[in-house]
Amino acid sequence: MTTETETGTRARVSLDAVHAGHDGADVLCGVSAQIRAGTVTALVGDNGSGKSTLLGVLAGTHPLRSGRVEHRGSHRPAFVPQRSAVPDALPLTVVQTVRMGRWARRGAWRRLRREDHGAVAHCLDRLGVADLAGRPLHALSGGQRQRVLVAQGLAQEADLLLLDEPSTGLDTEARAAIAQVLAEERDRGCAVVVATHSADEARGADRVLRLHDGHLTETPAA
Ligand SMILES: Nc1ncnc2c1ncn2[C@@H]1O[C@H](COP(=O)(O)OP(=O)(O)OP(=O)(O)O)[C@@H](O)[C@H]1O
Repeated sequence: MTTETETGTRARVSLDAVHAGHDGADVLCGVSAQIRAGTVTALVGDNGSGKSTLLGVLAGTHPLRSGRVEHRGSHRPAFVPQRSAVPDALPLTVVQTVRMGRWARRGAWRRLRREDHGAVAHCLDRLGVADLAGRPLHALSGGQRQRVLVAQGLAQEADLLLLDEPSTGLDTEARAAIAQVLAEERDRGCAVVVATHSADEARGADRVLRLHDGHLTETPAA
Protein backbone atom coordinates (compact mmCIF):
# COMPACT_ATOMS: atom_id res chain seq x y z
CA MET A 1 0.00 0.00 0.00
CA THR A 2 1.21 3.50 -0.82
CA THR A 3 1.52 5.81 2.17
CA GLU A 4 0.88 9.56 2.12
CA THR A 5 4.60 10.21 2.41
CA GLU A 6 5.41 7.98 -0.52
CA THR A 7 2.68 9.63 -2.57
CA GLY A 8 4.24 12.98 -1.78
CA THR A 9 7.64 11.97 -3.06
CA ARG A 10 6.82 9.78 -6.05
CA ALA A 11 7.36 11.15 -9.54
CA ARG A 12 4.05 11.46 -11.42
CA VAL A 13 5.96 12.07 -14.61
CA SER A 14 9.62 11.74 -15.55
CA LEU A 15 11.38 13.17 -18.56
CA ASP A 16 14.64 11.68 -19.69
CA ALA A 17 16.84 13.45 -22.27
CA VAL A 18 13.84 14.77 -24.19
CA HIS A 19 14.35 16.46 -27.54
CA ALA A 20 11.25 18.04 -29.08
CA GLY A 21 10.41 21.06 -31.21
CA HIS A 22 8.62 22.41 -34.23
CA ASP A 23 9.32 22.38 -37.96
CA GLY A 24 12.63 20.59 -37.69
CA ALA A 25 14.07 22.87 -35.00
CA ASP A 26 14.64 21.57 -31.47
CA VAL A 27 13.06 23.71 -28.75
CA LEU A 28 13.85 21.24 -25.95
CA CYS A 29 17.41 19.96 -26.17
CA GLY A 30 17.86 17.03 -23.82
CA VAL A 31 15.47 17.96 -21.03
CA SER A 32 15.32 15.70 -17.97
CA ALA A 33 13.11 16.26 -14.92
CA GLN A 34 10.93 14.53 -12.40
CA ILE A 35 7.60 16.06 -11.42
CA ARG A 36 6.42 14.76 -8.07
CA ALA A 37 2.96 14.17 -6.69
CA GLY A 38 1.75 16.73 -4.17
CA THR A 39 3.84 19.63 -5.51
CA VAL A 40 3.31 22.82 -7.50
CA THR A 41 6.04 23.45 -10.06
CA ALA A 42 6.31 26.83 -11.77
CA LEU A 43 7.75 26.69 -15.27
CA VAL A 44 9.33 30.01 -16.20
CA GLY A 45 11.33 31.35 -19.14
CA ASP A 46 11.26 34.05 -21.77
CA ASN A 47 8.68 34.21 -24.56
CA GLY A 48 9.48 31.45 -27.01
CA SER A 49 11.71 29.53 -24.60
CA GLY A 50 9.51 26.42 -24.95
CA LYS A 51 7.19 26.38 -21.92
CA SER A 52 4.08 25.48 -23.94
CA THR A 53 6.05 22.89 -25.87
CA LEU A 54 7.23 21.32 -22.62
CA LEU A 55 3.68 21.27 -21.23
CA GLY A 56 2.60 19.47 -24.41
CA VAL A 57 5.37 16.92 -23.86
CA LEU A 58 4.27 16.44 -20.23
CA ALA A 59 0.66 16.05 -21.40
CA GLY A 60 1.76 13.40 -23.89
CA THR A 61 0.34 15.37 -26.82
CA HIS A 62 3.54 16.82 -28.31
CA PRO A 63 5.73 14.30 -30.18
CA LEU A 64 9.31 13.63 -29.05
CA ARG A 65 12.26 13.58 -31.40
CA SER A 66 14.11 11.44 -28.88
CA GLY A 67 14.18 10.70 -25.18
CA ARG A 68 11.50 9.29 -22.90
CA VAL A 69 8.45 10.45 -20.97
CA GLU A 70 7.09 8.15 -18.28
CA HIS A 71 3.72 8.78 -16.62
CA ARG A 72 2.87 7.03 -13.37
CA GLY A 73 -0.58 8.47 -12.69
CA SER A 74 -3.82 6.55 -13.01
CA HIS A 75 -5.66 9.18 -15.09
CA ARG A 76 -4.91 11.17 -18.22
CA PRO A 77 -3.16 14.48 -17.49
CA ALA A 78 -5.42 17.53 -17.44
CA PHE A 79 -4.22 20.36 -19.65
CA VAL A 80 -5.49 23.94 -19.36
CA PRO A 81 -4.40 25.80 -22.51
CA GLN A 82 -3.59 29.47 -22.83
CA ARG A 83 -6.80 31.40 -23.31
CA SER A 84 -5.53 32.61 -26.68
CA ALA A 85 -5.32 28.97 -27.84
CA VAL A 86 -9.09 28.49 -27.44
CA PRO A 87 -11.37 29.90 -30.17
CA ASP A 88 -13.52 32.71 -28.76
CA ALA A 89 -16.59 31.66 -30.71
CA LEU A 90 -16.95 28.06 -29.45
CA PRO A 91 -20.73 27.43 -29.36
CA LEU A 92 -20.78 26.26 -25.73
CA THR A 93 -22.09 27.56 -22.48
CA VAL A 94 -19.93 27.79 -19.37
CA VAL A 95 -21.44 24.71 -17.75
CA GLN A 96 -21.14 22.67 -20.97
CA THR A 97 -17.47 23.62 -21.18
CA VAL A 98 -16.78 22.47 -17.63
CA ARG A 99 -18.82 19.27 -18.17
CA MET A 100 -16.41 18.36 -20.98
CA GLY A 101 -13.79 18.01 -18.28
CA ARG A 102 -15.72 14.99 -16.98
CA TRP A 103 -15.40 13.21 -20.33
CA ALA A 104 -11.81 12.40 -19.34
CA ARG A 105 -13.37 10.05 -16.76
CA ARG A 106 -16.59 8.95 -18.45
CA GLY A 107 -15.65 9.01 -22.13
CA ALA A 108 -16.72 11.61 -24.69
CA TRP A 109 -20.46 12.14 -25.15
CA ARG A 110 -21.31 9.64 -22.38
CA ARG A 111 -24.18 10.45 -20.06
CA LEU A 112 -22.83 12.13 -16.95
CA ARG A 113 -23.86 10.82 -13.53
CA ARG A 114 -25.08 12.68 -10.49
CA GLU A 115 -21.52 12.74 -9.06
CA ASP A 116 -20.24 14.32 -12.30
CA HIS A 117 -22.81 17.09 -12.08
CA GLY A 118 -21.82 17.62 -8.44
CA ALA A 119 -18.14 17.85 -9.39
CA VAL A 120 -18.93 20.35 -12.17
CA ALA A 121 -20.96 22.54 -9.81
CA HIS A 122 -18.14 22.43 -7.26
CA CYS A 123 -15.52 23.47 -9.84
CA LEU A 124 -17.69 26.36 -11.08
CA ASP A 125 -18.01 27.46 -7.50
CA ARG A 126 -14.27 27.19 -6.74
CA LEU A 127 -13.47 29.49 -9.65
CA GLY A 128 -16.27 31.92 -8.83
CA VAL A 129 -18.11 31.39 -12.13
CA ALA A 130 -21.24 29.55 -10.91
CA ASP A 131 -23.41 32.57 -11.66
CA LEU A 132 -22.21 32.47 -15.28
CA ALA A 133 -23.11 28.78 -15.81
CA GLY A 134 -25.74 29.35 -18.51
CA ARG A 135 -23.86 32.06 -20.41
CA PRO A 136 -22.25 31.30 -23.79
CA LEU A 137 -18.46 31.33 -23.66
CA HIS A 138 -18.25 34.02 -26.33
CA ALA A 139 -20.26 36.38 -24.10
CA LEU A 140 -17.66 36.30 -21.31
CA SER A 141 -14.76 38.60 -20.64
CA GLY A 142 -11.28 37.22 -21.23
CA GLY A 143 -10.67 36.77 -17.50
CA GLN A 144 -14.01 35.01 -16.97
CA ARG A 145 -13.25 32.63 -19.84
CA GLN A 146 -9.84 31.92 -18.37
CA ARG A 147 -11.45 30.94 -15.06
CA VAL A 148 -13.85 28.62 -16.90
CA LEU A 149 -10.91 26.87 -18.58
CA VAL A 150 -9.28 26.32 -15.20
CA ALA A 151 -12.60 24.97 -13.86
CA GLN A 152 -12.69 22.53 -16.78
CA GLY A 153 -9.16 21.36 -15.89
CA LEU A 154 -10.14 20.85 -12.24
CA ALA A 155 -13.25 18.90 -13.23
CA GLN A 156 -10.99 16.18 -14.63
CA GLU A 157 -9.70 15.39 -11.13
CA ALA A 158 -6.43 14.38 -12.76
CA ASP A 159 -3.28 13.47 -10.88
CA LEU A 160 -1.20 15.66 -13.20
CA LEU A 161 -2.58 19.15 -13.84
CA LEU A 162 -0.81 21.29 -16.46
CA LEU A 163 -1.71 24.95 -16.91
CA ASP A 164 -0.38 27.34 -19.53
CA GLU A 165 -0.28 30.87 -18.11
CA PRO A 166 -3.61 30.60 -16.28
CA SER A 167 -3.30 33.98 -14.54
CA THR A 168 -2.40 36.14 -17.52
CA GLY A 169 -4.72 39.12 -17.72
CA LEU A 170 -6.61 38.27 -14.53
CA ASP A 171 -7.47 40.70 -11.75
CA THR A 172 -6.00 40.30 -8.26
CA GLU A 173 -9.02 38.44 -6.89
CA ALA A 174 -9.08 35.92 -9.76
CA ARG A 175 -5.30 35.36 -9.47
CA ALA A 176 -5.71 34.67 -5.76
CA ALA A 177 -8.59 32.24 -6.50
CA ILE A 178 -6.38 30.34 -8.94
CA ALA A 179 -3.43 30.25 -6.51
CA GLN A 180 -5.81 28.88 -3.90
CA VAL A 181 -7.19 26.08 -6.10
CA LEU A 182 -3.71 25.08 -7.26
CA ALA A 183 -2.62 24.76 -3.62
CA GLU A 184 -5.73 22.66 -2.92
CA GLU A 185 -4.94 20.39 -5.87
CA ARG A 186 -1.41 19.97 -4.58
CA ASP A 187 -2.74 19.14 -1.11
CA ARG A 188 -4.91 16.35 -2.47
CA GLY A 189 -1.77 14.81 -4.03
CA CYS A 190 -1.95 16.18 -7.55
CA ALA A 191 1.25 17.14 -9.37
CA VAL A 192 0.65 20.68 -10.67
CA VAL A 193 2.81 22.34 -13.33
CA VAL A 194 2.07 25.94 -14.20
CA ALA A 195 3.79 27.89 -16.97
CA THR A 196 3.92 31.49 -15.89
CA HIS A 197 5.41 34.94 -16.39
CA SER A 198 4.14 36.01 -12.99
CA ALA A 199 6.74 36.43 -10.25
CA ASP A 200 3.97 36.03 -7.65
CA GLU A 201 2.81 32.76 -9.10
CA ALA A 202 6.41 31.47 -9.22
CA ARG A 203 6.97 32.57 -5.61
CA GLY A 204 3.94 30.55 -4.50
CA ALA A 205 5.29 27.35 -6.08
CA ASP A 206 7.24 24.61 -4.32
CA ARG A 207 9.72 24.53 -7.11
CA VAL A 208 10.71 26.74 -10.03
CA LEU A 209 12.10 25.31 -13.27
CA ARG A 210 13.52 27.70 -15.84
CA LEU A 211 13.76 27.01 -19.56
CA HIS A 212 16.57 28.74 -21.40
CA ASP A 213 18.24 27.82 -24.69
CA GLY A 214 16.47 24.47 -24.74
CA HIS A 215 17.67 23.49 -21.28
CA LEU A 216 15.82 23.22 -17.99
CA THR A 217 17.41 24.34 -14.75
CA GLU A 218 16.12 24.44 -11.21
CA THR A 219 16.00 27.91 -9.68
CA PRO A 220 15.46 28.48 -5.97
CA ALA A 221 11.80 29.17 -5.15
CA ALA A 222 11.77 32.54 -3.33
N1 LIG B 1 3.08 25.54 -34.08
C1 LIG B 1 4.34 25.97 -34.17
N2 LIG B 1 5.00 25.93 -35.34
C2 LIG B 1 6.26 26.35 -35.45
N3 LIG B 1 6.99 26.84 -34.43
C3 LIG B 1 6.38 26.92 -33.24
C4 LIG B 1 5.03 26.49 -33.05
N4 LIG B 1 4.70 26.68 -31.74
C5 LIG B 1 5.79 27.21 -31.16
N5 LIG B 1 6.79 27.37 -32.05
C6 LIG B 1 8.13 27.89 -31.76
O1 LIG B 1 8.69 27.11 -30.72
C7 LIG B 1 9.38 27.93 -29.79
C8 LIG B 1 8.82 27.69 -28.39
O2 LIG B 1 7.48 28.12 -28.35
P1 LIG B 1 6.58 27.94 -27.06
O3 LIG B 1 5.20 28.39 -27.43
O4 LIG B 1 6.75 26.56 -26.54
O5 LIG B 1 7.26 28.98 -26.06
P2 LIG B 1 6.71 29.61 -24.70
O6 LIG B 1 7.86 29.64 -23.75
O7 LIG B 1 5.47 28.91 -24.27
O8 LIG B 1 6.37 31.09 -25.16
P3 LIG B 1 5.38 32.22 -24.50
O9 LIG B 1 5.94 32.61 -23.17
O10 LIG B 1 5.45 33.33 -25.50
O11 LIG B 1 3.99 31.61 -24.42
C9 LIG B 1 9.24 29.36 -30.28
O12 LIG B 1 10.42 29.71 -30.97
C10 LIG B 1 8.07 29.31 -31.22
O13 LIG B 1 8.21 30.25 -32.25
